[in-house]
Amino acid sequence: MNWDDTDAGAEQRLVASSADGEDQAIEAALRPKDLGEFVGQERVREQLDLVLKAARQRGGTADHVLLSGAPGLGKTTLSMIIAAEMGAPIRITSGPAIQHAGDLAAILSSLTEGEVLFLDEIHRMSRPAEEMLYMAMEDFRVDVIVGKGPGATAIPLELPPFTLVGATTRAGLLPPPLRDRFGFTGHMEFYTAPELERVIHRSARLLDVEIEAPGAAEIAGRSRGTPRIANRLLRRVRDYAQVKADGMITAEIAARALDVYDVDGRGLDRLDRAVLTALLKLFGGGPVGLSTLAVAVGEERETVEEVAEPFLVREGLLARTPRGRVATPAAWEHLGLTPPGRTGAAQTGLFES
Ligand SMILES: Nc1ncnc2c1ncn2[C@@H]1O[C@H](COP(=O)(O)OP(=O)(O)OP(=O)(O)O)[C@@H](O)[C@H]1O
Repeated sequence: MNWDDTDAGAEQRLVASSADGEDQAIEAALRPKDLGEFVGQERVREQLDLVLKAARQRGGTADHVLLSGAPGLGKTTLSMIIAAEMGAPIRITSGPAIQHAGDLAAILSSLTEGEVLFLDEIHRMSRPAEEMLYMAMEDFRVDVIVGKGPGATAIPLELPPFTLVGATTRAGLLPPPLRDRFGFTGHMEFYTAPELERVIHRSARLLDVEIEAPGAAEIAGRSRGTPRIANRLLRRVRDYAQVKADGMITAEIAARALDVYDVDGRGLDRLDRAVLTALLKLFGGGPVGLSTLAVAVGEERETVEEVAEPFLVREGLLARTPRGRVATPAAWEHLGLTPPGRTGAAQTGLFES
């Protein structure tokens, strides 16, 4: 099984926060087109609204914007909204796609006045490109180096004013000189259940799917605070409702469908539950070292650490301590088990399902 949470792999997890091919195709249709349609993120929205209105009143381009937050929270969507609100075209690229400073120079020199350049995963850009970006952001100018060695010369190239929208999963990963060149930094939070319900109702309308409010609530509760996951779960539940019922998504249909897909009531999937189950049943709740835990679930260390743990930690089910991984009381409760030391007989079998 490929648990890959980061690549657009063929066998992606249903609860992966990154996008696969099917997502990308459908996401375009589901993206909110303006700030009014964009659900949640009140603070970022309000601040951004001011930045854009002020820029429009001045008749200039908007300041550079940095958006930080986990995958699938709407950074790309927001960058498109920025361009739309400014009535400007948008160019989309990503840090890993820019290997050399020349790649960036080619993009920058072809921008038109006011254009929005969306640079996803900006923390993964190469160092020389990053340094070129400093000058481009500040002075709208780049030095293109022609030739090599002692004969190399820098030819200054003027750029039209543009707005850079950088996206990163962690603003802390950016070097301070780059971070400081953004006029506005917005941190995207995970969405609350009522916000996700609004996202789901909106997407259901666009996909022409009938859904009852409790059905949307059921899907929202399993979406790990992430609109991309909510939209993906909605599509799988729609399939189930269509094949096994009359197409209407009720709470019961949503719960049955997501049980079939192994996404539990709190959004944990099979891998997440395997890690927790091993931690509780084999190691009495810990502390246990990461490598030992990984062997116990038959996975790579990195898979457990990077794919399963972040969500378990965020949900308050697992803690990373200097002595190893420890389960919290909520983990025992979620799996319906009793912690050692309490009277309870639920911890007998190792692999009770
Ligand atoms: N606030 C929102 N309201 C409604 N839908 C949203 C919102 N945020 C995201 N979505 C939906 O979630 C999907 C993923 O959003 P988007 O691609 O913008 O995320 P992202 O943060 O850029 O992810 P990544 O970092 O992986 O590129 C899109 O289909 C979009 O329609």
